[in-house]
Amino acid sequence: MITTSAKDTAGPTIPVVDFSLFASDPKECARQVLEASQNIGFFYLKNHGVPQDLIDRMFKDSEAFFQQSLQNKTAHLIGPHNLGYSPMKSERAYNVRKYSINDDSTSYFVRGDKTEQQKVGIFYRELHKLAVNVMQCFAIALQVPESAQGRHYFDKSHVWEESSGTTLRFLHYPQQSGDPSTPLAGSHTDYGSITLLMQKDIAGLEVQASRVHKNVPWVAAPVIPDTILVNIADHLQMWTNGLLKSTMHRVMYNPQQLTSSRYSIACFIHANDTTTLDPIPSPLITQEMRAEAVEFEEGRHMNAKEYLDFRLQRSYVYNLPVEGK
Ligand SMILES: O=C(O)CCC(=O)C(=O)O
Ligand SMILES: [Fe+2]
Repeated sequence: MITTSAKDTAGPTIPVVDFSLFASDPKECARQVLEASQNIGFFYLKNHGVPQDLIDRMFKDSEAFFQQSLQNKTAHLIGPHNLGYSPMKSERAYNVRKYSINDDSTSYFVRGDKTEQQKVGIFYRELHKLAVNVMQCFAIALQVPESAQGRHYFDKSHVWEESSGTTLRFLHYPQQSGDPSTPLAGSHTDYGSITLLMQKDIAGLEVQASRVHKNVPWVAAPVIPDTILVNIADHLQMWTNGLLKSTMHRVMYNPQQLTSSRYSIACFIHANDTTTLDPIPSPLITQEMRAEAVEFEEGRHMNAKEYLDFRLQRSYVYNLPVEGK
């Protein structure tokens, strides 16, 4: 099979949206977000409001954690709650859940340092706040009627204090030699509403430009300093009956990894557990199942928790053997 490398092709690129527009001109901000979401399903946000020094600090904490011995890292091994350390073939990760922010597992991640643990909590809440604002952009763009809370439509299903599958994931791709045609993380969609992603120094993420035309090239998502990458995930595809696409993406080997590790941080935002995934009230969305939504038919009539459990069971993340470092 021929794998098209994003690096060799001049094709579409992932747009950058200036999120300071959200305060000054929310309608225009929503328009740009919707346009990016319908085309490619990924967009960068600049002026996103999450302090850069906090993001830098989280990357430092992540490096310190992953540089520890295997024995230390596996003290909180991932389980069915999708929390703790998970080693995979070319990728390691540490998951923090909202409810675990004051737990042993988080203080362990930052080596018992209470101040740093609080920083992880502050960072997590900042990301969550940003996500709620991005979801408001979607509600504006989708013209949710005032009778259904208008721009605040998604607020009630994204409440920090409520139980949800939301997960903050620190990712580490160790220094290694690899095959540029074999993904380090295979192509997949994310399971929640949206994902906020921060990359550092070494690129590798690629995005499928079109779900309809499978043979279009993959688009590289370069590291753009001071931005956060947003992608549409499965809930939004189901809520919009396929109008918005939960975009396939993967992580490819970057030759820089011969000498350096790659780090990224993903915040998977999920709706509260009891939220249904049926089409939302919007004049742009048909209530009947559309062809584009059929691939997610299995998620219909599930709530957010049932859907996450269903996807996690299929991915068997916590049944993998511990290998490597
Ligand atoms: O590491 C990355 O850049 C992306 C990771 C990712 O897509 C995921 O963990 O779902
Ligand atoms: Fe992903």
